Amino acid sequence: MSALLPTITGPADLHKLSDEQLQQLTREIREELVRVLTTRPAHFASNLGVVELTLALHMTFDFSKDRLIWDTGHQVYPHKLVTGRYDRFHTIRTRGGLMGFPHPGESPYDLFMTGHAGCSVSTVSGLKAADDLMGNGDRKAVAVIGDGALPSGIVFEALNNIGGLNQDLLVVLNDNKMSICPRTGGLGQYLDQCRITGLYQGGKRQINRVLGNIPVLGEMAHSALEQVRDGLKAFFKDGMLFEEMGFRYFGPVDGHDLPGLRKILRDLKGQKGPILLHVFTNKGHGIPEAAADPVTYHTPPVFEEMGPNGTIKSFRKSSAKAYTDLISAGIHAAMAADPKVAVLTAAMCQGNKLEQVRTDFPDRFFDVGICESHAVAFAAGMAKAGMKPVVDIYSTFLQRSFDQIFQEVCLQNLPVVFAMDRAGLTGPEGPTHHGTFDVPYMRLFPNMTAMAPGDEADAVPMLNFALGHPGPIGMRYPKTNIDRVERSGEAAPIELGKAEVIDWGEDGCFVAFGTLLSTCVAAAAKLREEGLHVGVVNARFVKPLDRETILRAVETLPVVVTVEEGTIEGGFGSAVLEAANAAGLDARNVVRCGIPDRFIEHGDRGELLATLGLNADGLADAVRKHREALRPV
Ligand SMILES: Cc1ncc(C[n+]2csc(CCOP(=O)(O)OP(=O)(O)O)c2C)c(N)n1
Ligand SMILES: CC(=O)[C@@H](O)[C@H](O)COP(=O)(O)O
Ligand SMILES: [Mg+2]
Repeated sequence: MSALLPTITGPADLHKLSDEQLQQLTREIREELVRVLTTRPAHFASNLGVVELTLALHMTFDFSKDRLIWDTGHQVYPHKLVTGRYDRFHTIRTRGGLMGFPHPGESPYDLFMTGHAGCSVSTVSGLKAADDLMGNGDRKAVAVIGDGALPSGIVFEALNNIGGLNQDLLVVLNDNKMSICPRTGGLGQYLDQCRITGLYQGGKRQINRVLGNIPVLGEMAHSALEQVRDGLKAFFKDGMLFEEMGFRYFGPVDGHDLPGLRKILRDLKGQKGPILLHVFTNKGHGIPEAAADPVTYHTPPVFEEMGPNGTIKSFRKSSAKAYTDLISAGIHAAMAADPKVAVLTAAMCQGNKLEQVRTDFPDRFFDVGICESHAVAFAAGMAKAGMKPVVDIYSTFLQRSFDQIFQEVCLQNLPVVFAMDRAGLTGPEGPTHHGTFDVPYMRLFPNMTAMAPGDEADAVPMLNFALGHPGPIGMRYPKTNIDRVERSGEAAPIELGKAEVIDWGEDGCFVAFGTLLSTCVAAAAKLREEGLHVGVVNARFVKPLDRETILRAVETLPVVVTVEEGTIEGGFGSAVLEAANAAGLDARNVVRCGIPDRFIEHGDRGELLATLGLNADGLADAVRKHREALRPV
């Protein structure tokens, strides 16, 4: 059979295919997903699970005018493949190539650039409200949200609002019983109860059929039957939660039955009011290895070896240790030593490498789901009651908790530890996931202490320091393998607000906040070859800043280059400038190197750092350029 996928230039082409050809297309889409994974890591199991749903949606609606938002956006690969991006699909998640999430710059079928979970229902509701007001009420509006994203508080804010507005809008709940890890919490249990018995489904169908024949029924009989149906619904908890909020609940339906999906979507398309369609899918559907282990296959490593018929035999192995490994092992050791230490993750147990902690300390491990605001307020409660909670969280997702960091933690001055993983450029994920804004927002609030380890030697001692600290404290570390900077002796112990001088040079100084420390050492080595002795300071703290050491550098050295893997707007370099200004110093010798005030695209982390001048060559150049600018003409 000839390949169909290359012939799909847009959703309209799907209508040219027979049922049999559509089935072939589902297989080809899955093969294409496998092909990508033989070259680079990418989101996999979630995409395998929505192939049929994607086709059914695009064949029912016309999303060149109707509105479609995929929640989170990590499952849009099939959507990309059928909306005219097949020919560029092999570039996905590479610099300059397709993004791994929706991207309005790529296609009019992607309305929002997303990557954070939970906002689809709100944005679709907003789109619908505006379309209605602007005379475009014929546009349909659809949000597709997973069961992992569903518990986010904002989803319920949206459902509540929509129920009140009685908007004509469809929410498709893609229920695969999984977040990245198995989903947690009461809502998941509720969804399980919606897996109704065939008996009830049959009974409901019968009653609906009779109710559909209204003219032949007397009014009392009609109302009695309605009550029976609603009673059954309540007894089986058939979507009652959503019904109570003003939605009409349909399903559950099989999300891999393409003809069935098309039929129900066609039926629902013309209906009025808010509708929730509950769809069951299997995460990893179509690739047995992925379906059997959807956690590993959420974003698996590259497939090294393929078996017969496209089966997956092995992954590319890496023995390198990442900062995440160090910190999760440090958390494990701290929990073993002190029964007051607890850890919280917001649905990132796998990414934070907390599986061993979950196994060994189930009572003190809390996966709160994709509910970052709740996680921080919950940690505040624990700290108030005397525990030592560690909020283990990606920097980018902690943004969701800004107000809880302010009110519940800092305002109360509670000892909550923030282990901020993926701080800095996260690489192929791109702008939604780069952790580049935490330094400004962590140094903002009174009582907060903000740190970053310079290298491996700092990481666990810094975590232990945080656990002994009496107030709110955060440490940021990147998505990269560990490295260790050479020192003349042992690493200096971690002391509040104390930097570590690695080397003091008379021609200038790099002051690094975090893990570009080793890059600074490499840059200093390059300059040394040119006869310049530029020192390196491991700042460790941005708040409180080591004023004594850093201002001595500003006061006495010809150039001080601050280096950070975060935004320079209000970041570490800004803190140095503010301190210099407050001390009455002329700080024109301070050069700030960091991430400029724009969103950084996706790509390999090293490649991105190089383009931003945050590699050894770029940093050495920053020193050279400053010296050049000072040279008398
Ligand atoms: C605010 C936020 N927190 C955490 C994540 C990380 N994350 C991405 S996908 C995902 C699981 C989502 O589960 P679900 O919505 O059910 O989608 P599935 O992968 O099962 O299809 C998580 C936790 C995120 N993207 N956004
Ligand atoms: C979609 C999402 O938010 C996660 O799957 C994220 O992409 C994982 O990133 P890591 O691979 O760094 O854990
Ligand atoms: Mg799910």
